[in-house]
Amino acid sequence: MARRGGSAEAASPISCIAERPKASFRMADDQEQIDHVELKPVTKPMTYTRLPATEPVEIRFQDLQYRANLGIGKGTKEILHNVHGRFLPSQLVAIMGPSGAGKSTLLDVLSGYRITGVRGVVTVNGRERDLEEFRRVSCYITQDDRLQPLLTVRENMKVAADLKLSAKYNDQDKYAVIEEILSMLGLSDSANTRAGRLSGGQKKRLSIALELVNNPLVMFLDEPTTGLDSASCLLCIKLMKLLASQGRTVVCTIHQPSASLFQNFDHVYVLAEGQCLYQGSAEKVVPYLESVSLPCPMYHNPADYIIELACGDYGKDKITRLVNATINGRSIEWFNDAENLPPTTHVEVSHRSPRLPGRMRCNLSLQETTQINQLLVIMNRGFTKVKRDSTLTYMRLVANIVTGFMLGVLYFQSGVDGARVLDNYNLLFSILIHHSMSTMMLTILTFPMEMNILIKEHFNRWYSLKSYYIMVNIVDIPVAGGCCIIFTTVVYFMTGQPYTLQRFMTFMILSLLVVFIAQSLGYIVGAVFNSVVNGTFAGPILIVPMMMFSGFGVNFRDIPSYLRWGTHLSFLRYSLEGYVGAIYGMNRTTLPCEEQLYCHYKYPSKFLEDIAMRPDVYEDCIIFLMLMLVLIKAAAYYLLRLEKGISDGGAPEEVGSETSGCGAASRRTTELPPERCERFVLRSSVSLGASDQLRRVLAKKCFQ
Ligand SMILES: Nc1ncnc2c1ncn2[C@@H]1O[C@H](COP(=O)(O)OP(=O)(O)OP(=O)(O)O)[C@@H](O)[C@H]1O
Repeated sequence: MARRGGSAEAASPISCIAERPKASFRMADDQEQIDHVELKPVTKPMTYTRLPATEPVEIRFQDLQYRANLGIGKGTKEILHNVHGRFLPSQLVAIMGPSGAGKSTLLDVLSGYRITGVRGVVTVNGRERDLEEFRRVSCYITQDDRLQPLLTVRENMKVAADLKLSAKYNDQDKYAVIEEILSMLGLSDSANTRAGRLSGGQKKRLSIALELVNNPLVMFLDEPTTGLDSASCLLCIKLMKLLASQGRTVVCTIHQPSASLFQNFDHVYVLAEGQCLYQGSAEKVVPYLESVSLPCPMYHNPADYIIELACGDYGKDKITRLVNATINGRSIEWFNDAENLPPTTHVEVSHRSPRLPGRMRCNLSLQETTQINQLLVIMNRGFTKVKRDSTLTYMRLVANIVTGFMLGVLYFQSGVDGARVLDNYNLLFSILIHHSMSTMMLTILTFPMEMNILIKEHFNRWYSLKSYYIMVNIVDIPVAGGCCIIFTTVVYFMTGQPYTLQRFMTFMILSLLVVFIAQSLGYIVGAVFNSVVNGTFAGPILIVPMMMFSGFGVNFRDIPSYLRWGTHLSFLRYSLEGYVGAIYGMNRTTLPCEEQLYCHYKYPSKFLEDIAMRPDVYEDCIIFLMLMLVLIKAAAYYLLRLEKGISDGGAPEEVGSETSGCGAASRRTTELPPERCERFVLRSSVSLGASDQLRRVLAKKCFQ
């Protein structure tokens, strides 16, 4: 086949007949191209002064295997089959392959996003990857843009800066960083637009911008071009190329790039069925295919052709041939400047090699700022979201008021009528069901959406799980508590329950406890079940046994002895018994029965005897419910950690830890002397990409 024949000028650079000009893959030329790219969304040429830390990061992997667990009794499935590879610094690396080839899995494994089921060796600069250390210098940008839709671009960035930059950066410094990043990514004009209203391309750029705040050395991006138009795709790839050219290692997955996108990649790693078909420079794909007697057809995009081969369109034997040719990623023959690279087969897992930049190492915490700071920042964000999500807040308020009035009308004055004691008992149970179901279901429905953002932000070290969990519990208190108070007050007085402060307050405290217990159960269900559908099913299923053992319907006397243990575990039992005690206990003497000659429940003690409840246990019920609340909240926290594989990252002392500056040094277990502190601050500011002015400010602070 006559290929590679024509002149470089005449031939299209996107087809297999093209002799691509080498220069188009060279960094310097790319930098020029990128600096002058003027795609629509970018108002200024891309300039970026925040350079990453000096030490480049090379990632290698050997015999990498990933086995997914298919569930209890279903065994495992091998997804990555002993692949090898080597990603060099200052390069834009594309992991390509057909759908299901294992691209995202490889990216997840390399970034440390997936750790269970992984075998093989990943080395970073020749040393076995220390996951914690690696996470400090890398970031992971997920395929779906997990942004806070109700916050503006600048607000999103400010939250990132508050969480990812140490306390030595004041607000002015942070805004300087933010403005520079926004300007580089062409987001300045949208700085005051809410993230939810951005276009797909803008959302992607904002996702990248958020992670650029602390200037990572390694960036992993899962399908960054998915859902973008061709101009936005090109802009996104060129942006990644710029970031790589500044010394970062940028690794992304991409399904099937167009020819114009493909030529921007420095390094390509092609996967098929969890094996490596090709590893090397983008421009050497054509000669590689020729070398294995699978020449790329004329006028064909080589990226398309190699994906077709990977899909098995030309026969499964071709996949085997390609895997053998590249020795499942071991071969470095098709790298640019391959002669000058040490052989991949002799990767030394050496602890003597230089470690990653020291800026983060002496810090015990994975997060950049103190836990108090994390909590304040995300609580502030949480309250802003609640304020802006007015529809949900109003809906909750209105739903509680309307339901309260409806119950009030239905059971009007039932609390003061001896003839309607059973109606009133039904009402008390209805109130409990309202409090528990409405709160729990709302949590089950909204929590999974939050979970995705939590997993991304926590993985990228914005905050610890502890801070998040405390925040999430605090932020909902005003609305959940407010709704409960309004509902309870409306129902209590409309239905004529006794007008004494002690009874009312007992009733209110019990109601609030039920609401917060139900909310915590919602967190448990949300943490354990991955989907809203499963959670929506599991929530009511969890409540049913609580209802069965509440003493309503079947009273405690009639529950078989072998099932009585259940009554001790049901929070509805304690709340119902507490309610009954608050309404009919506390030495309530008689109930008026104006319209009846015979009044069966004239004496509340008779009613209490019939339903086998004691009048004087409401205080015990409150204590039991408080204990249950604490236990359920603790259980929800630990399940969240377990189920989502989230840990706070071996940080024995997170509170008070920072990464740079004298404040950080003084808080470390090993105190730094002033001269080392200054060096540390300067080095940190360099590694964080601070401007000269910023560096001077930080150094000055060191001597204060
Ligand atoms: N936890 C898991 N359990 C079972 N199978 C899994 C699991 N994770 C991944 N897989 C399977 O592994 C294969 C590779 O998945 P992966 O998401 O890495 O593919 P991909 O190349 O990124 O595909 P796409 O481009 O469609 O996102 C798929 O067949 C997928 O079904």
